[in-house]
Amino acid sequence: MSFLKIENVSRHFGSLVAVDGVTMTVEKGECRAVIGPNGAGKTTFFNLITGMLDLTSGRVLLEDQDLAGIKPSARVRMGMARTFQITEIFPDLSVRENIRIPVEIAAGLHLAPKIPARLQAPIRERIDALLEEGGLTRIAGRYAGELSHGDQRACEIMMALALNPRLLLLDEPTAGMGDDETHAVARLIKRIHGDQNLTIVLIEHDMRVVFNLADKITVLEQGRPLAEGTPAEITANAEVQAAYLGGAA
Ligand SMILES: Nc1ncnc2c1ncn2[C@@H]1O[C@H](COP(=O)(O)OP(=O)(O)OP(=O)(O)O)[C@@H](O)[C@H]1O
Repeated sequence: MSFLKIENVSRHFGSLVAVDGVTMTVEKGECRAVIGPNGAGKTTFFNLITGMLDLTSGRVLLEDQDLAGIKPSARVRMGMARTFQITEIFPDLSVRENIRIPVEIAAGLHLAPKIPARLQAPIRERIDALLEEGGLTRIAGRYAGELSHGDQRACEIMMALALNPRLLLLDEPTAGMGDDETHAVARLIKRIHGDQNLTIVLIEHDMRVVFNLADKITVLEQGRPLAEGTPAEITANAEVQAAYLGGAA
C-alpha cells in the first residue's frame, strides 16, 4: 500500500487549467520535492492534497482511503499538516504560546477553559520538547512577530509538528531567506524527517535545498508532470534541463 497516492488530478479555474492530470505516489517516510517554474501549479496542487481546493477530476488517497468530500480540518485530524508560502504564526504571542496552541489542540483541549491538573506537566513537557527540537528554546519568550524570517519558519514548522502529523506539506519553506537562514531551515527539515520517519512533501525553489533533502523530485510545468525521479535522475534529465534547470532555476 502506498502512503499518499495522487491519481490523475486536475484543477481548472474557468478556462485556465492550473493542474492538468498529475499522478504521484509518495511512500511512507519519503521526502518528496515538487519543483517547477512560477505558475506551474505547485501551490494549487498542494491545495488539492489538503482539500483547500476541490478537484476538478482525479483522486487523492491517503493509505488507500479516498479523501473525496473530506474537509481540510478533518484531513489535519487524519495526520496531514502543512505550512504556507507566507508564514502563518500569531505575531503578538510568544513563541512558547504559539507552540502551546497546537499542542493543546492535539491533546483535544483547545476549547477547554482550564487544563486539567494531570495534563499540565505532559503539555509543558511536550512544548519544551518541540521548542528544543526546533532550536527555539533560547527565544521561547519572545514575540513571534519580532523574530527573524528563519526563526518564524522554524516556529511554524514546529507548530505543524505539534499536531503529530504523519504527512507534512511544506510550501516554499525557505522563501525569501538568505543563505544562513535557508541552511538552518533545511537542517531542521532534515532532522525532523530523520528523527520521526515523517513523510514530507515540499515545494521549493532553492535547488540546493531540494537536492539536499529530497529522496525524489516531481517536476511540474504548466500544470503538467514533466518528470519524476531521484535528484541524480532529474539532474540528468534533458527535458528538465531545457525547460527548467538551465533557465528558471
Ligand atoms: N484561485 C485561483 N483562481 C484563478 N486562477 C488561479 C487561482 N489559483 C491559482 N491560479 C492560477 O493557476 C496557475 C498556477 O498557480 P499556482 O499558484 O498553483 O502556481 P505555483 O507553481 O505555485 O506558482 P509560484 O511558484 O509562483 O508560487 C497560475 O496561472 C495562477 O494564476
